[in-house]
Amino acid sequence: MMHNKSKAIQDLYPDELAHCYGCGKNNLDGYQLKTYLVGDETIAHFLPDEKFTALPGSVYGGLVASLLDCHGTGSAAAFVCVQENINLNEVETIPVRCVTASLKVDFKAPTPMGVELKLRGKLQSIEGRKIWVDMTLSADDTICATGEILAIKIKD
Ligand SMILES: CCCCCCCC/C=C\CCCCCCCC(=O)SCCNC(=O)CCNC(=O)[C@H](O)C(C)(C)COP(=O)(O)OP(=O)(O)OC[C@H]1O[C@@H](n2cnc3c(N)ncnc32)[C@H](O)[C@@H]1OP(=O)(O)O
Repeated sequence: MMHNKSKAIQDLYPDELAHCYGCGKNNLDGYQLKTYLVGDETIAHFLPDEKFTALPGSVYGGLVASLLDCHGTGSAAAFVCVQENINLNEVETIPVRCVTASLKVDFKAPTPMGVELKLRGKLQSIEGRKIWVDMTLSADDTICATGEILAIKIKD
């Protein structure tokens, strides 16, 4: 799903850093999650393949966690750019790199198979190199999981 003309955060990672299984655009076997900055929040959509089944009809929790992981690091990088007045529509590659230090996932309801999942991210706070992002993962209008990530901005 496209959002305006803006590129996904992960499509702004330089080629040598675009191999992440969850979100690298150069990993053809991976999920290739795409996170978009929309206003003051981040959005991503993902339709899991049947092979990611937990119980019949529901999505495996490890996939839910990895979607939150990659949406979280992409969101963290985007929120740092906003704070540093970097316009993501005007750069070829994103000049901020974030990795996950900590990820908390709360599973609130079974995540249904066969429904496009929606991830949302909101900045909680930035303190030096530490960025906390709050997330939800929902199916239709049901929040199936919430997540909190602490991402660390990698030193230059
Ligand atoms: C896999 C590494 C890749 C490196 C490549 C970088 C380029 C990335 C570019 C594009 C991204 C594309 C890919 C997206 C990635 C998708 C998401 C993932 O799956 S990421 C993989 C899973 N994560 C890891 O493998 C991190 C392993 N951990 C580390 O490498 C280090 O621990 C790191 C970088 C997270 C922090 O190390 P420090 O040496 O830079 O910094 P310190 O001083 O230890 O921590 C900074 C602050 O954060 C706190 N902190 C660190 N870990 C914490 C934790 N678990 N809980 C609470 N606080 C923590 C510390 O207490 C410190 O706080 P105070 O500044 O003193 O206030």
